[in-house]
Amino acid sequence: MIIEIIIYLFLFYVLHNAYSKYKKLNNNQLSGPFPIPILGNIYQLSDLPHLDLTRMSSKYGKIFRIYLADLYTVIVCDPIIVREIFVEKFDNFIDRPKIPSVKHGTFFHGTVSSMNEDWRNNREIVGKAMRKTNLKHIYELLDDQVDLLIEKMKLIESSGEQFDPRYYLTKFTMSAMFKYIFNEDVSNDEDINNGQLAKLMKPMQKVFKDFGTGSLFDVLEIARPMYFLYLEWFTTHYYEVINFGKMKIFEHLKTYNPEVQRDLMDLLIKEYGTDTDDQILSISSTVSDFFLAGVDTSSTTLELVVLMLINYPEYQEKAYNEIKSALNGRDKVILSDRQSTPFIVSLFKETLRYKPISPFGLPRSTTNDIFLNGGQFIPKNAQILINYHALSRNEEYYDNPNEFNPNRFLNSDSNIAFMPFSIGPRNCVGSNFAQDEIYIALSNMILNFKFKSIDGKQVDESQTYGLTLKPNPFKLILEKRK
Ligand code: HEM
Repeated sequence: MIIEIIIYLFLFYVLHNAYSKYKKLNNNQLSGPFPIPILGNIYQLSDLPHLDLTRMSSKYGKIFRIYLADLYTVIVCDPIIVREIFVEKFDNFIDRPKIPSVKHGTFFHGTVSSMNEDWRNNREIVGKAMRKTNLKHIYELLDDQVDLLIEKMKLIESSGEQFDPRYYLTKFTMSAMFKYIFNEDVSNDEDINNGQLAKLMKPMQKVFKDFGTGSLFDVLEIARPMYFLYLEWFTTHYYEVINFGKMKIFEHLKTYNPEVQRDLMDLLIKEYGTDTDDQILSISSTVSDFFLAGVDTSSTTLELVVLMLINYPEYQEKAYNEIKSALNGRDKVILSDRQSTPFIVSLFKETLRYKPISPFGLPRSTTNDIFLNGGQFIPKNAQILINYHALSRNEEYYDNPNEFNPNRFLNSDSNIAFMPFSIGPRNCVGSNFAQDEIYIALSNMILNFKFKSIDGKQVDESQTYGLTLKPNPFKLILEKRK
């Protein structure tokens, strides 16, 4: 009898689930591949979903829908539509999906996961704090971190060891963030797997792993409440990152003087206040956002540029010659050299275009049903994903899009399909910081060293899907420039 009831309940669930996917939403609803009950279109996605979804766009168009299990998801592959939704109709596309992974840990506090009016308030506070952070101080801190990186690379080169770009570039971006947010120096000898960096690095890596591949339970409506409880009770990684931020708030408060701004943390304390648990959670979530959104993204970009320079030695030489002549005898690149080194800037842009590190950026969600200018209907609570790979490889916007060619950004500075930091009011809040950080590290590395593969062959360019699209780990030989 009980078994029969379970079978009937299951059949009812499957039928109800099928109905929710097959019912007509509107005459102008988006087309998309056929979803099956429960799993939706997940069965059609491989471990490189950005490529599958780029292929699907040739059949279903520039904007189409898939079901990630129960989550109605809109895939946008066209820059004009991205502009329409993220700029023109921004108010309706402001939120993130309300799924357990987004809620867990921060309870929608901070910059990345907050919603609607809360987000507007948070973004204003963070924007204000970042603008107030003394610019001279940022230049100096990046300068110091680059000195440490180059010093370490020189030691590795002279010892004849192989250089592990992922390890040292992550250490560089992590140390820069430590200095920016906490005004703390990380010693050159410190291992990212031990010491103070490790306290944050280890849980961060686990959070990346959890988020990177996504969870079926996030998108299966029936499983969401249990999944949220599971995350809260059994996974502690996010809380380790948040608690690290809290510990730093209390450390800062011991010596805090509202008249003196030592770092971003002081400014966040001033802007949010620290009287309530809510304010403390807002600060620690913001700190956690900066580490999670701003360390791996910049280091993976740097790692990919280095990889491309090994595989395209002619561009490596062009970049070196450009920087050498721009410096005119000086032995160090500073941020103000950027104007006189357009090829290095193009190199970094072309790498972000050719190998977008963030396959879908961060998902957004619709607050209400809406029609786009082209008449397409998008329902309330739909998840919106921008397919950055499809934007980058679109022949309408780029000549020979499948060719790596840094010269393409030399003559035309802007291209509407180039938006690695997203666009509109909720774009990447750290884009200036990231571009300064990447420029200053990359140009000084190119000035000091030639990068070569270990076996003289090309380095594998394929990427593994995750929160960021990383290349397979590789090491390289550094050769000192005379
Ligand atoms: C190459 C490096 C980076 C890339 C490609 C990148 C890209 C992005 C993208 C695509 C988004 C999603 C925006 C949207 O929802 O439309 C984003 C959001 C964000 N990024 Fe970055 N980012 C980078 C570096 C950084 C750095 C260094 C920081 C911190 C200093 C940072 C902090 C953030 C934050 C806090 C958000 C959430 C913004 C919000 O929800 O209002 N990012 N980033």
